[in-house]
Amino acid sequence: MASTRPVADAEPVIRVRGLVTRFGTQTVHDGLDLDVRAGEVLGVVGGSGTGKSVLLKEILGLIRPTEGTIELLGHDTDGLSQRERTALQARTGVLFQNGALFSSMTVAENVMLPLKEHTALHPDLIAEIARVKIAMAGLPPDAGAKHPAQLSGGMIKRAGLARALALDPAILFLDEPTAGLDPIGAAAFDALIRGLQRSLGLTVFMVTHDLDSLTSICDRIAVLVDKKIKVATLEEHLADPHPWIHDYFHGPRGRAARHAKD
Ligand SMILES: Nc1ncnc2c1ncn2[C@@H]1O[C@H](COP(=O)(O)OP(=O)(O)OP(=O)(O)O)[C@@H](O)[C@H]1O
Repeated sequence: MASTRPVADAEPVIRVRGLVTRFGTQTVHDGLDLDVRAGEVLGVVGGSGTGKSVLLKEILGLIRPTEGTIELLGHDTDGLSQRERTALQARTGVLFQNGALFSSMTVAENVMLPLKEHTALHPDLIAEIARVKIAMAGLPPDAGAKHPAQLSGGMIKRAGLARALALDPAILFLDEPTAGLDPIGAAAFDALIRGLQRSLGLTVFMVTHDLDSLTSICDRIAVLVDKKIKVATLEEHLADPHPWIHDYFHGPRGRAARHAKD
């Protein structure tokens, strides 16, 4: 795997226990447990409709689980007051699949928004922080004055990343960050995420279909199967006889991704 950092003994920053999610008669998760360790990059994979996005939204408190508990940074996410929820949100950064930027605002205004909402910093300082985050996300300085419609897909992702980093989060959530990028753009984005994760000590929770991302930057991989989650290293998943896990990691794309890494 990509990292040799000793993350195994670290306290979990996300702890999910006995998670059950039902929509009407459909059961998406059924007794799912998950620990995400501080400082790791966790890739989350699973077939279409297995509940990856729903899990992400439940951890973020956007959807309430049917049963079970979710602790985020030591706080049970159920029953938080609005103030506590807002404080917890400020410690997480989220990059949704399409960047989720406000189209009427410039990139800089988008990045400044969480700083305006969550801090009482002077506007000049907020503008300076936004400039730094835009640079950290690998965008040129003039990108700040542009509107999302003027940016390429890769630049929109970077702008979304700059906004996700605005408040110096402890955990970065990424929903299919390389979807829609060409292979070179995707590899550059992976390298950016890994570089930021290392320099900032971030924990990264990344939903992805991208086998290259999984093999190149993830410390462990969480696979959603049978309405539960199996977390393991790539090597351990490769030895797993579960039919979906076997097909996923041993299929042609899995082989190609591993080959590219070697
Ligand atoms: N708000 C909702 N109401 C009812 N059903 C929902 C809702 N949100 C998600 N679902 C259902 O839950 C299941 C899991 O959805 P989810 O979007 O988490 O899948 P996923 O694993 O992210 O899939 P994909 O890889 O295709 O994006 C799907 O069958 C979906 O239709």
